[in-house]
Amino acid sequence: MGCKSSGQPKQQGQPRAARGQGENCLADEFILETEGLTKEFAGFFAVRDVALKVRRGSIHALIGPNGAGKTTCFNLLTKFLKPSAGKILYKGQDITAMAPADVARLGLVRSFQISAVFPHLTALENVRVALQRQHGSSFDFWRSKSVLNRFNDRARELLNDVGLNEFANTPAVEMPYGRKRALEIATTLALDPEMMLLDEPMAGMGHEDIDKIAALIKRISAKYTILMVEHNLSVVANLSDIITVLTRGQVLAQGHYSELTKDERVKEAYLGAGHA
Ligand SMILES: Nc1ncnc2c1ncn2[C@@H]1O[C@H](COP(=O)(O)OP(=O)(O)OP(=O)(O)O)[C@@H](O)[C@H]1O
Repeated sequence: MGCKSSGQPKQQGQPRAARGQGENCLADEFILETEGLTKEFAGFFAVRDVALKVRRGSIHALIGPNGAGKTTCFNLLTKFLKPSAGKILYKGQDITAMAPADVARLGLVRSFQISAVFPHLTALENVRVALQRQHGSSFDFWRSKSVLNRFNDRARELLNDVGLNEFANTPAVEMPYGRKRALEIATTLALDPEMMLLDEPMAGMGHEDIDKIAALIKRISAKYTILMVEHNLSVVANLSDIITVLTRGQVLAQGHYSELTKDERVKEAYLGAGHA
């Protein structure tokens, strides 16, 4: 710990492997860490003493039976909740007391909820608005169409990255559910993250959409570190490099899916909670 990030400006689209080369410290290996992370609600510990280490460049999943503390932990990491105790370090920097917007500016970005996508704007317009916000432009885009057009090329690139070319001119409200989630990811990528936090990216999807979004997450993981909370264990098995299992607010086990399926404590936690 205590290892500072390189201090170099982040370059958009630069592959992670090229960042921080030559530096050999913990913050380079682990982009996000928590120490003793704890959230207490009136005497009940929803998250207790969690030490998480997310390796730069990995897809890291947070799983656990119902009530294990996944959402609470996610909300602590995204700064939607304040921890009762413990620290959150991003690239070696203590971000525990920082506001969500400041954390996002450092490159740690939570995927938007679908409701944050403007339903009557097209896919292209939605990504343009996200780019505009990222670049600090004012929000009166209806008066500065020519300014916004500058973002068109980048917006098209991002739509291409998430496989939404053909939906560029489709209003979000008319897009199929799975494609809306892809749009949500594109608007998140517009914020130029280094690390993305995804809250149940497959929630409410059918098989076909799950396959598409899984392929998309795999593709974007070439450039970004990803931490996701996900209930669908076959998705977690196929996508994750490493998995942390929470039960009763604490880390029960951590490892690759193949290791965890052999872990009696993990089996018992899931069976005990009716997740056979
Ligand atoms: N605001 C709150 N006040 C009191 N208790 C809470 C609060 N938020 C969560 N809890 C409790 O903390 C525990 C963990 O909840 P959390 O939602 O983080 O679990 P989870 O693993 O995300 O569960 P699920 O898979 O069911 O979404 C649960 O027992 C829940 O009832």
